[in-house]
Amino acid sequence: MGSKKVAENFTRAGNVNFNGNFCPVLQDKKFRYGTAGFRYPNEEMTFIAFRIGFLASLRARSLNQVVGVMVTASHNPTGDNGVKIIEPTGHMLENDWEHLATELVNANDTEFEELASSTEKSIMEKTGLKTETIPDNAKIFIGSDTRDSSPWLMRAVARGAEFGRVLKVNEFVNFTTPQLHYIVYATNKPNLSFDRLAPVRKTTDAFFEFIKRCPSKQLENYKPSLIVDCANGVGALWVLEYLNHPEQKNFPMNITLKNDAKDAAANEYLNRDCGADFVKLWRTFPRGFKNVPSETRCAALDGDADRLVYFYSNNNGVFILLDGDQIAALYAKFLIKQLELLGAKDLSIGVVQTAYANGNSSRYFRSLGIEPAIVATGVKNLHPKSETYDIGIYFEANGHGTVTFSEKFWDFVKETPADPEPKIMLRLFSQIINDIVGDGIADLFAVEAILRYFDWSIGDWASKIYTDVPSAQLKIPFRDRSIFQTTPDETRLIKPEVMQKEIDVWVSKFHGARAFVRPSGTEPIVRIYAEADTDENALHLAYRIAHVVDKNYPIPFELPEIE
Ligand SMILES: CC(=O)N[C@H]1[C@@H](OP(=O)(O)O)O[C@H](CO)[C@@H](O)[C@@H]1O
Ligand SMILES: [Mg+2]
Repeated sequence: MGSKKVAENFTRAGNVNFNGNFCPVLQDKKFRYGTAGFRYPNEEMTFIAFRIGFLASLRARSLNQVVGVMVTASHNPTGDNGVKIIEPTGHMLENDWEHLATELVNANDTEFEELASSTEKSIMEKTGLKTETIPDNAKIFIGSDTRDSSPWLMRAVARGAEFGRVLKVNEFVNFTTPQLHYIVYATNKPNLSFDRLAPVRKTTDAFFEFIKRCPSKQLENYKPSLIVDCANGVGALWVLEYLNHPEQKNFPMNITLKNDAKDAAANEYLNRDCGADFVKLWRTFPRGFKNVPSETRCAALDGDADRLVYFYSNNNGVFILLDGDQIAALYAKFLIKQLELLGAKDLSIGVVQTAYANGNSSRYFRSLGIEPAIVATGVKNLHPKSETYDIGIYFEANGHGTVTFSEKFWDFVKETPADPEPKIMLRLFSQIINDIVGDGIADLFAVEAILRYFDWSIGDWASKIYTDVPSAQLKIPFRDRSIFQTTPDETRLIKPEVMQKEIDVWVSKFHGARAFVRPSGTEPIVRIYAEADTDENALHLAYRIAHVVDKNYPIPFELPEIE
């Protein structure tokens, strides 16, 4: 192995902490490449980052391409951090490699040396290359958002890559997760010129062209201004950059940022009582929104800006959330309309959701003649399913999603003389969004474009598509999540069997209800989701299920008593 190149203060296992002090690889803890890579308290992350850097270098060498590693813990509290590998296509890491990652990270200090060496040998053998080969295009792009633990972890990733013999490393500090995905994709694509601003330009060039062509010239309901909660994360550095465009003076968009700390306070307040996850979970305004007038369009990103939700309070003072399901529905309405106008019957259109999708959103898609596919939580599961359609719309209810397009679609929208207007609008829409991965900021511009196209206020959007069936979500701290096993769509527990039986009994006592328990892949918690006929009943049912968990595996805090 390339041990000589490893910086002195990193052992081969990568077990050094922030200050350069020795920090042993935790032997008594099992780590898992979860829903979105490894995500743990940042002081546990150094050796993981090192080993992931190593694995990413093997991936890059075996494919002779650029591979990305993003350092982020997204919507998690500031004390956490994480790493995930981005494939040369810009997509999530392949399943087999996730297993390799888990194996490498769980090896102890002595095992790691041996395992790293045998892994390198077998991977290179499979690709038909000599073990030491380092192909020219093998490179690692390391990205990070604004967490203050990130610079150190980026170094650990770089050292890991060096250990895996890849010395070509580019750093993208203060980038959003989706931007790094796009940059990795674009760099690997022959004939696609790219620079650090490529994701921004792609979105805004198409956005301004789209709004120039919108059918309603006299806007009655849509107002081109909104307030964006940046979760005190990396989005605060980027949103206004997207408006830095020559057409902004002709078609001004007025965006006010909130929770946009960029200094030390950013880390202290990152995702704290703000951001897309907070708004979705608590269905309430984030901090700093007290004096916002009713009917004002507001949106929230999460810490690494890959999620987006909208919200407002209506004239009766009721808080209304427009989450990922509502964004998917808005996209579907627009896309179907363009296909209808074009009479393009042979392009398939599909929707992919998870068990957390609001029941009424799935019913809405059925009313459009689309049976939504339900897959397990995590973009890594939604994205590939979405790619089975010519136009695949996928969203997690929490606001993470995008639209994917097939080769047939790209052929269809290819520019030709005298293109009909709906074809141009389809083409522009496909350029506004980041079709490589869900992107909070690109989705924000896509939503704004469509609202303008229909000349809708946020109230129109909330009332003209569907309204949510009441739902509630709870997070329960849980140490050993491995005792839970769910069905592939995650709506039922296979283990512990007895718990599913008790859940069924409670669900049957509520009207129009459903509920499930699922272990989180990103936090040491289990999640409870419930739907029922009223908000109160949904919450009541969720707490009932929490009591079921507590009865079987006592929860370390008091649950509210329920009648
Ligand atoms: C219910 C929920 O919102 N789960 C989130 C959350 O995963 P969990 O495995 O549920 O912790 O974080 C993932 C990564 O951001 C995201 O993809 C997913 O949707
Ligand atoms: Mg995120």
